Amino acid sequence: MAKIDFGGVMEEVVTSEEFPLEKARTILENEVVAVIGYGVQGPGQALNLRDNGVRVIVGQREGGASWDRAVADGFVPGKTLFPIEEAARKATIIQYLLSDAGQVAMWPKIKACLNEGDALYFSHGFGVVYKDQTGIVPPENVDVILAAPKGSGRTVRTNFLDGSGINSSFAVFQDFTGRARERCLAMGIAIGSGYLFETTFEREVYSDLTGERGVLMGCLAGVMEAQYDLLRRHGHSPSEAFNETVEELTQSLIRLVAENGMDWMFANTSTTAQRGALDWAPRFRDAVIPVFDRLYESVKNGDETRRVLDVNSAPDYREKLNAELDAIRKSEMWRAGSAVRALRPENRKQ
Ligand SMILES: NC(=O)c1ccc[n+]([C@@H]2O[C@H](COP(=O)([O-])OP(=O)(O)OC[C@H]3O[C@@H](n4cnc5c(N)ncnc54)[C@H](O)[C@@H]3O)[C@@H](O)[C@H]2O)c1
Ligand SMILES: CC(C)(O)[C@@H](O)C(=O)O
Ligand SMILES: [Mg+2]
Ligand SMILES: [Mg+2]
Repeated sequence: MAKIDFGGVMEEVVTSEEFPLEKARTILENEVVAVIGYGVQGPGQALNLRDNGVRVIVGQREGGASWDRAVADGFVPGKTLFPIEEAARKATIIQYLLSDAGQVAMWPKIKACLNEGDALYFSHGFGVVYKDQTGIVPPENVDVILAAPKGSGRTVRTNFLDGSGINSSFAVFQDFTGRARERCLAMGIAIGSGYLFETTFEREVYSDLTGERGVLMGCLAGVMEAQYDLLRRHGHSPSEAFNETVEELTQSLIRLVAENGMDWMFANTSTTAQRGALDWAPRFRDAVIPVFDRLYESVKNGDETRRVLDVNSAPDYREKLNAELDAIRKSEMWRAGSAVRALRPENRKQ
């Protein structure tokens, strides 16, 4: 493993150079990988595995949109696409990529399909770590491994297609065969990871649930809305409020952060902007620390899991979710966003 200095802390990572695809292919050559669930991660990981030469089949509920999408992506019913349990029985590596609530509902059936020496693969620590709520306790005679892409399943695929790669964490929870670690790393590389950093199931789920509720999604959505509303209350137009809150971030400044870090972005703005941002950053940080403390506690004590399972297991969960997303899409802010996006020169040309 390559030793990398992450800001003064040495960590070991596995890169695709050091663990080449050929090595992954050799480790996986006698395996049949079943991707169970063809939602967001399922397609990204399944298509990358297939393109990387791994024997991959898909298990999905018959007849729905996800089944049709797998067919459209070239998986053939009866050959490489099966109902969930049939796929799980055929596989030696079961990639459990149903929604987290779906994993709980299907667990008794999946458990019954596991053969001694199989590997049960997750992209999240959720099911195993919160076992008191999920009931997911793998039998002792299988490997239990994790490769968790740090990004959307869509990006798992688009990064692969553009020749880059997604970063993923990896973890071994249970090593029955003595091969769990090599199977885990081989899968991590074969799904298209650029590098893998080691974690545990517990640390993965705590950090992942915190990140998506925090800066990556929840906090981002919240602070954007707060600033947009503030500007609107003070008489700024929707286009001005949206540009100053979202468009400039996604089209300019966050790209600089991605390229070269926060100091680089600051260095490429005016000294006026730098002064204000340097002064205000600690105020925002201090204001949100108590919220972040509550969030982490809620993750750790299982409250977030309880909420996810309660809401996402309800029969009308899809309708309710769509209504919530629809309300965002129809809000003035995001309708303004749609108009702003349409005005981007590359979109105007179409
Ligand atoms: N979405 C992401 O980009 C992402 C990123 C990293 C990790 N993960 C993890 O990967 C796993 C899969 O997440 P996802 O977002 O791809 O899932 P998803 O919400 O897209 O659902 C995947 C599939 O599960 C099926 N499903 C749901 N409930 C079911 C049930 N009760 N019975 C049978 N099938 C059911 C649906 O048909 C759907 O096609 C989760 O553990 C998630 O936390 C997701
Ligand atoms: C893509 C995310 C937010 O990183 C993932 O954790 C998820 O749950 O979808
Ligand atoms: Mg997540
Ligand atoms: Mg995540």
